[in-house]
Amino acid sequence: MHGQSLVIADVRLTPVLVADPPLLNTQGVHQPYTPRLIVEVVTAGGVVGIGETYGDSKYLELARPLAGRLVGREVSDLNGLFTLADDVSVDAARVDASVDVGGLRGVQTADKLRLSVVSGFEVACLDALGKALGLPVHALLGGKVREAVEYSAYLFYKWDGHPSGVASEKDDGWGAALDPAGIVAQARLFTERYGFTSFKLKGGVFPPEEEVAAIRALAEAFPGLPLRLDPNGAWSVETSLKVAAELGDVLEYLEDPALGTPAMAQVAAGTRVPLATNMCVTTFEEIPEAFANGAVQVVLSDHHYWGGLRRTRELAAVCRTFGVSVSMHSNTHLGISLAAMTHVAATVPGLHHACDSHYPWQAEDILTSRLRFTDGKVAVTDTPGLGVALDRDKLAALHARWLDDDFRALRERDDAAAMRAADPDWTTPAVPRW
Ligand SMILES: O=C([O-])C(=O)C[C@H](O)[C@@H](O)C(=O)[O-]
Ligand SMILES: [Mg+2]
Repeated sequence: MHGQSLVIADVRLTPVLVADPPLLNTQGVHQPYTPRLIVEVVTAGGVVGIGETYGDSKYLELARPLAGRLVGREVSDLNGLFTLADDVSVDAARVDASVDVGGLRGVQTADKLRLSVVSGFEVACLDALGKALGLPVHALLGGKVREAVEYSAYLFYKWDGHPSGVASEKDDGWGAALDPAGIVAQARLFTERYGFTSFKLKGGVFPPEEEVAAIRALAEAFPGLPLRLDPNGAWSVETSLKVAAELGDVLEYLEDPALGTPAMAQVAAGTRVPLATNMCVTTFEEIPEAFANGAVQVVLSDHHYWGGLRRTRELAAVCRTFGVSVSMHSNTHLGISLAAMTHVAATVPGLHHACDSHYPWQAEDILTSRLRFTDGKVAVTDTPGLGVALDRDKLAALHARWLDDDFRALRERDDAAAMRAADPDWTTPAVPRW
């Protein structure tokens, strides 16, 4: 395909609603459907690159003008994407109103929103560029340093069905998981189905002693395997330290036990259990304070809000400089994002902790074939671009759902609103909750 035009001739944005199980977190419960945005960048030479990012309307509103301005530029002009995005204005009021709603993505700023949108375009451009040049995305990022990327099982407390009664997907045998035995059973399914050898439990749902018991049960059921607990900042410093003391012998790390850098620094000062975060260090601007105060030992990138794959590598370099580990967390996502995570993770030296992925929870995808976990790992493909292909019928079906008026309320992810179907008085809990 050498010599063909890499000028962008068209950009297609397709918002979709993806089936999601009733997974519990400290803010509420996942809705039956979650919004995602699929980006397609089409070159004048006819190559199509695909990307994926968050799909709530505040992202869409930024993506639309940016898409228009991409036409006529080269897919290889990845740095230019950021300059272009800076010119697209963000309605500050909408950003303020969205702080911490549903996404548990740390403090949302206009910049972070913008970067999340840019990431979808960056991945689509890299995919197109790779396809045009006959190179996998990892090669465009400097080349893989491993043949497979390890992921951890992402365990959730979970209801049998959505409280609204909407049956968004067949349960696939997961069932409910509301106590230590349920969590161990879920973990066993993860190991049988995907071969995972490390586990992350989403906490902040039940009183800490119940979650401590669940981790203990996991430690007994899977002796020696790495375990993490992530209450998304729901605990006080005191509670965090108590949990750290109780579970210190079995935890790989505690993830965001308390909310914000000052609280995390206090926890870190009182325990030898490493602390990880995808909430207090979510932008480059947040790094100096956190690192200077020893608040975190592992930064979990979300390539969406860090601004894409190349910025994730920049984050890894900064972390390396300061002796802080880097890994990846996830949010509800489809196979395009898993492929993107895998390509970038394949290029990062010294990745000492398995990344986590929601992908096993997504029974639906828009790819012609799903990515597979073997022995808990995704193999790094050498197929040009991301190495995945869109299934247009599936994409159309998930987009039709997004267009359907009956699902309009679900276009914004709002875990607290979903929880009100079970508890009409539910509001996002004040922090610390325990
Ligand atoms: O590591 C994390 O904090 C997450 O994965 C954030 C997500 O929003 C998670 O809490 C969820 O999907 O409920
Ligand atoms: Mg987390």
